[in-house]
Amino acid sequence: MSLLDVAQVDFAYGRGRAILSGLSFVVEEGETVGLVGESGSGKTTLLRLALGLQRPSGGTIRFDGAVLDPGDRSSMRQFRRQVQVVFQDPYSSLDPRQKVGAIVAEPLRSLRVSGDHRRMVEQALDAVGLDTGMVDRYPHQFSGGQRQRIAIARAVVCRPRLLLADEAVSALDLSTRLRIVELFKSLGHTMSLLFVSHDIGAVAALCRRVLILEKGRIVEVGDTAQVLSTPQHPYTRRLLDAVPRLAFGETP
Ligand SMILES: Nc1ncnc2c1ncn2[C@@H]1O[C@H](COP(=O)(O)OP(=O)(O)OP(=O)(O)O)[C@@H](O)[C@H]1O
Repeated sequence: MSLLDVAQVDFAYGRGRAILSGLSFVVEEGETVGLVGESGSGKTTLLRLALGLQRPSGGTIRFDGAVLDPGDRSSMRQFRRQVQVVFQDPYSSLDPRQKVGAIVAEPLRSLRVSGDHRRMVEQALDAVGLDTGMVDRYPHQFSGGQRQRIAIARAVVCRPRLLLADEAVSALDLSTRLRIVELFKSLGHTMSLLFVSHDIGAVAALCRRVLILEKGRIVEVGDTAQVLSTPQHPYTRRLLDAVPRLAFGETP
Protein backbone atom coordinates (compact mmCIF):
# COMPACT_ATOMS: atom_id res chain seq x y z
CA MET A 1 0.00 0.00 0.00
CA SER A 2 1.37 3.40 -0.98
CA LEU A 3 1.49 6.31 1.46
CA LEU A 4 -0.09 8.75 -1.03
CA ASP A 5 -2.05 7.32 -3.92
CA VAL A 6 -3.46 9.74 -6.48
CA ALA A 7 -5.69 7.84 -8.91
CA GLN A 8 -7.25 9.30 -12.06
CA VAL A 9 -7.72 12.70 -10.44
CA ASP A 10 -9.47 15.49 -12.33
CA PHE A 11 -10.00 18.98 -10.99
CA ALA A 12 -11.59 22.28 -12.06
CA TYR A 13 -12.20 25.42 -10.00
CA GLY A 14 -16.00 25.79 -9.93
CA ARG A 15 -17.39 25.41 -13.43
CA GLY A 16 -14.13 26.51 -15.00
CA ARG A 17 -11.84 24.65 -17.35
CA ALA A 18 -10.00 21.48 -16.33
CA ILE A 19 -6.89 22.33 -14.30
CA LEU A 20 -5.86 18.71 -13.59
CA SER A 21 -6.79 15.81 -15.85
CA GLY A 22 -6.43 12.09 -15.18
CA LEU A 23 -3.51 12.44 -12.76
CA SER A 24 -2.20 9.20 -11.30
CA PHE A 25 0.91 8.69 -9.23
CA VAL A 26 2.02 7.34 -5.87
CA VAL A 27 4.46 8.38 -3.19
CA GLU A 28 5.75 5.41 -1.23
CA GLU A 29 6.68 5.50 2.45
CA GLY A 30 10.16 7.01 2.76
CA GLU A 31 10.29 8.11 -0.87
CA THR A 32 11.29 11.55 -2.15
CA VAL A 33 9.42 12.50 -5.32
CA GLY A 34 9.84 15.66 -7.38
CA LEU A 35 7.02 17.35 -9.27
CA VAL A 36 8.18 19.70 -11.99
CA GLY A 37 6.14 21.89 -14.33
CA GLU A 38 5.94 25.42 -15.64
CA SER A 39 4.02 28.17 -13.89
CA GLY A 40 0.30 27.46 -14.23
CA SER A 41 0.71 23.72 -14.87
CA GLY A 42 -1.29 22.95 -11.72
CA LYS A 43 1.38 22.11 -9.14
CA THR A 44 -0.07 24.16 -6.27
CA THR A 45 -3.58 22.98 -7.12
CA LEU A 46 -2.40 19.40 -6.86
CA LEU A 47 -0.83 20.08 -3.46
CA ARG A 48 -4.09 21.65 -2.28
CA LEU A 49 -5.89 18.45 -3.24
CA ALA A 50 -3.24 16.32 -1.53
CA LEU A 51 -3.74 18.41 1.62
CA GLY A 52 -7.49 17.88 1.51
CA LEU A 53 -8.13 21.62 1.02
CA GLN A 54 -9.94 20.91 -2.25
CA ARG A 55 -11.94 17.90 -3.33
CA PRO A 56 -11.13 16.28 -6.70
CA SER A 57 -13.84 16.65 -9.36
CA GLY A 58 -13.09 13.05 -10.35
CA GLY A 59 -10.89 10.18 -9.17
CA THR A 60 -9.61 9.54 -5.65
CA ILE A 61 -6.73 10.45 -3.38
CA ARG A 62 -5.80 7.91 -0.72
CA PHE A 63 -3.48 8.42 2.20
CA ASP A 64 -2.25 5.24 3.86
CA GLY A 65 -5.07 3.36 2.14
CA ALA A 66 -7.95 5.62 3.29
CA VAL A 67 -9.76 7.89 0.81
CA LEU A 68 -9.19 11.52 1.69
CA ASP A 69 -12.52 13.11 2.57
CA PRO A 70 -12.27 16.88 3.26
CA GLY A 71 -15.78 16.72 4.76
CA ASP A 72 -14.84 14.23 7.50
CA ARG A 73 -13.46 16.45 10.26
CA SER A 74 -12.16 13.80 12.61
CA SER A 75 -10.30 11.83 9.93
CA MET A 76 -8.98 15.13 8.53
CA ARG A 77 -7.55 16.04 11.95
CA GLN A 78 -5.72 12.70 12.06
CA PHE A 79 -4.57 13.25 8.49
CA ARG A 80 -3.25 16.78 9.15
CA ARG A 81 -0.86 15.41 11.76
CA GLN A 82 0.59 13.15 9.14
CA VAL A 83 0.86 15.51 6.20
CA GLN A 84 2.39 18.97 6.48
CA VAL A 85 3.43 21.59 3.96
CA VAL A 86 6.20 24.15 3.49
CA PHE A 87 5.48 27.11 1.20
CA GLN A 88 7.68 29.23 -0.98
CA ASP A 89 7.86 32.50 0.84
CA PRO A 90 9.56 32.40 4.23
CA TYR A 91 8.63 36.08 4.76
CA SER A 92 4.86 35.91 4.44
CA SER A 93 4.37 32.43 5.91
CA LEU A 94 5.50 33.32 9.44
CA ASP A 95 3.37 35.52 11.74
CA PRO A 96 5.65 38.50 12.53
CA ARG A 97 3.95 39.07 15.93
CA GLN A 98 4.71 35.60 17.25
CA LYS A 99 7.97 34.37 18.70
CA VAL A 100 9.69 31.44 17.01
CA GLY A 101 8.74 29.04 19.82
CA ALA A 102 5.03 29.84 19.41
CA ILE A 103 5.24 29.66 15.61
CA VAL A 104 6.85 26.22 15.63
CA ALA A 105 4.45 24.98 18.33
CA GLU A 106 1.34 26.09 16.38
CA PRO A 107 0.54 22.68 14.77
CA LEU A 108 0.91 21.00 18.17
CA ARG A 109 -1.73 23.36 19.57
CA SER A 110 -4.13 23.38 16.63
CA LEU A 111 -3.94 19.61 16.16
CA ARG A 112 -4.18 19.05 19.92
CA VAL A 113 -1.06 16.90 20.06
CA SER A 114 -0.40 15.64 23.59
CA GLY A 115 3.05 15.62 25.22
CA ASP A 116 5.78 18.09 26.11
CA HIS A 117 5.41 20.79 23.45
CA ARG A 118 8.51 22.70 24.51
CA ARG A 119 10.63 19.62 24.07
CA MET A 120 9.03 18.81 20.70
CA VAL A 121 9.73 22.37 19.50
CA GLU A 122 13.36 22.07 20.59
CA GLN A 123 13.69 18.75 18.77
CA ALA A 124 12.20 20.28 15.60
CA LEU A 125 14.54 23.30 15.77
CA ASP A 126 17.45 20.95 16.29
CA ALA A 127 16.37 18.84 13.28
CA VAL A 128 16.49 21.91 11.00
CA GLY A 129 19.82 23.15 12.33
CA LEU A 130 18.58 26.07 14.45
CA ASP A 131 19.77 26.86 17.94
CA THR A 132 17.06 25.99 20.47
CA GLY A 133 17.81 29.28 22.24
CA MET A 134 16.05 31.08 19.36
CA VAL A 135 12.54 30.34 20.67
CA ASP A 136 12.16 33.82 22.19
CA ARG A 137 13.10 35.74 19.07
CA TYR A 138 10.85 37.11 16.30
CA PRO A 139 10.92 36.21 12.58
CA HIS A 140 12.25 39.63 11.52
CA GLN A 141 15.45 38.87 13.42
CA PHE A 142 16.28 36.08 10.97
CA SER A 143 17.56 35.81 7.39
CA GLY A 144 15.45 34.29 4.58
CA GLY A 145 17.19 30.93 4.90
CA GLN A 146 16.75 30.84 8.67
CA ARG A 147 13.08 31.78 8.29
CA GLN A 148 12.62 28.90 5.89
CA ARG A 149 14.22 26.63 8.52
CA ILE A 150 11.67 27.94 11.04
CA ALA A 151 8.85 27.16 8.58
CA ILE A 152 10.28 23.68 8.06
CA ALA A 153 10.59 23.17 11.84
CA ARG A 154 6.89 24.07 12.15
CA ALA A 155 6.06 21.55 9.41
CA VAL A 156 8.01 18.69 11.02
CA VAL A 157 7.21 19.38 14.69
CA CYS A 158 4.36 16.85 14.76
CA ARG A 159 6.51 14.31 12.92
CA PRO A 160 4.46 13.98 9.74
CA ARG A 161 4.83 10.96 7.50
CA LEU A 162 4.61 13.09 4.37
CA LEU A 163 6.03 16.55 3.82
CA LEU A 164 4.82 18.60 0.86
CA ALA A 165 7.15 21.36 -0.30
CA ASP A 166 5.73 24.01 -2.65
CA GLU A 167 8.63 25.84 -4.31
CA ALA A 168 10.18 25.81 -0.85
CA VAL A 169 13.67 26.76 -2.02
CA SER A 170 12.77 28.98 -4.99
CA ALA A 171 12.81 32.30 -3.14
CA LEU A 172 16.26 31.70 -1.64
CA ASP A 173 19.62 32.73 -2.98
CA LEU A 174 21.76 29.98 -4.44
CA SER A 175 23.99 29.14 -1.48
CA THR A 176 21.03 29.19 0.95
CA ARG A 177 19.05 27.07 -1.50
CA LEU A 178 21.79 24.45 -1.51
CA ARG A 179 21.77 24.31 2.29
CA ILE A 180 17.98 23.99 2.47
CA VAL A 181 18.06 21.25 -0.19
CA GLU A 182 20.59 19.45 2.04
CA LEU A 183 18.19 19.89 4.96
CA PHE A 184 15.30 18.36 2.98
CA LYS A 185 17.62 15.52 2.04
CA SER A 186 18.38 14.80 5.70
CA LEU A 187 14.65 15.01 6.59
CA GLY A 188 13.97 12.55 3.76
CA HIS A 189 15.51 9.83 5.95
CA THR A 190 12.57 10.05 8.36
CA MET A 191 9.61 11.07 6.17
CA SER A 192 8.34 10.97 2.60
CA LEU A 193 8.67 14.13 0.56
CA LEU A 194 6.73 15.48 -2.41
CA PHE A 195 8.92 18.31 -3.59
CA VAL A 196 7.26 20.69 -6.04
CA SER A 197 9.62 22.94 -7.92
CA HIS A 198 10.46 24.43 -11.25
CA ASP A 199 14.09 24.21 -10.11
CA ILE A 200 15.26 21.07 -11.84
CA GLY A 201 18.68 21.33 -10.20
CA ALA A 202 17.13 21.08 -6.73
CA VAL A 203 14.93 18.17 -7.83
CA ALA A 204 17.97 16.39 -9.30
CA ALA A 205 19.85 16.76 -6.02
CA LEU A 206 16.97 15.59 -3.87
CA CYS A 207 14.55 13.28 -5.63
CA ARG A 208 15.08 9.77 -6.88
CA ARG A 209 11.87 9.91 -8.92
CA VAL A 210 10.33 12.83 -10.83
CA LEU A 211 6.93 13.60 -12.33
CA ILE A 212 6.67 16.14 -15.13
CA LEU A 213 3.40 18.07 -15.24
CA GLU A 214 2.22 19.91 -18.36
CA LYS A 215 -1.11 21.75 -18.32
CA GLY A 216 -2.50 19.51 -15.60
CA ARG A 217 -1.34 16.21 -17.10
CA ILE A 218 1.63 14.06 -16.15
CA VAL A 219 3.58 13.69 -19.36
CA GLU A 220 6.62 11.86 -17.99
CA VAL A 221 7.49 9.89 -14.84
CA GLY A 222 10.71 8.16 -14.01
CA ASP A 223 14.00 7.89 -12.29
CA THR A 224 15.25 11.50 -12.02
CA ALA A 225 18.70 10.82 -13.45
CA GLN A 226 17.19 9.02 -16.41
CA VAL A 227 14.50 11.63 -17.12
CA LEU A 228 17.07 14.43 -16.98
CA SER A 229 19.65 12.66 -19.11
CA THR A 230 17.27 11.16 -21.69
CA PRO A 231 13.94 13.00 -21.55
CA GLN A 232 11.31 11.21 -23.64
CA HIS A 233 8.63 13.88 -23.91
CA PRO A 234 9.11 17.07 -25.97
CA TYR A 235 7.75 19.16 -23.05
CA THR A 236 10.40 17.72 -20.71
CA ARG A 237 13.08 18.52 -23.28
CA ARG A 238 11.80 22.09 -23.56
CA LEU A 239 11.76 22.46 -19.77
CA LEU A 240 15.33 21.22 -19.54
CA ASP A 241 16.47 23.53 -22.32
CA ALA A 242 14.80 26.52 -20.67
CA VAL A 243 16.18 26.07 -17.17
CA PRO A 244 19.75 26.90 -16.31
CA ARG A 245 21.40 23.72 -15.02
CA LEU A 246 22.74 24.50 -11.57
CA ALA A 247 25.61 22.66 -10.02
CA PHE A 248 23.76 20.66 -7.40
CA GLY A 249 26.12 17.68 -7.41
CA GLU A 250 25.21 14.09 -8.06
CA THR A 251 21.70 12.76 -8.47
CA PRO A 252 20.86 10.47 -5.52
N1 LIG B 1 -8.67 29.84 -6.92
C1 LIG B 1 -8.57 29.69 -8.25
N2 LIG B 1 -9.65 29.91 -9.04
C2 LIG B 1 -9.57 29.76 -10.38
N3 LIG B 1 -8.46 29.38 -11.05
C3 LIG B 1 -7.35 29.17 -10.30
C4 LIG B 1 -7.34 29.31 -8.88
N4 LIG B 1 -6.09 29.01 -8.41
C5 LIG B 1 -5.36 28.70 -9.51
N5 LIG B 1 -6.11 28.79 -10.64
C6 LIG B 1 -5.67 28.50 -12.02
O1 LIG B 1 -5.24 27.14 -12.07
C7 LIG B 1 -4.13 26.99 -12.93
C8 LIG B 1 -3.03 26.24 -12.17
O2 LIG B 1 -2.58 27.08 -11.11
P1 LIG B 1 -1.54 26.56 -10.02
O3 LIG B 1 -1.31 27.67 -9.07
O4 LIG B 1 -2.00 25.25 -9.50
O5 LIG B 1 -0.26 26.32 -10.95
P2 LIG B 1 1.28 26.20 -10.53
O6 LIG B 1 1.85 25.16 -11.44
O7 LIG B 1 1.40 25.97 -9.08
O8 LIG B 1 1.82 27.63 -10.92
P3 LIG B 1 2.89 28.55 -10.13
O9 LIG B 1 4.21 27.82 -10.28
O10 LIG B 1 2.84 29.84 -10.90
O11 LIG B 1 2.41 28.67 -8.73
C9 LIG B 1 -3.73 28.39 -13.37
O12 LIG B 1 -4.24 28.60 -14.66
C10 LIG B 1 -4.43 29.30 -12.38
O13 LIG B 1 -4.78 30.51 -12.99
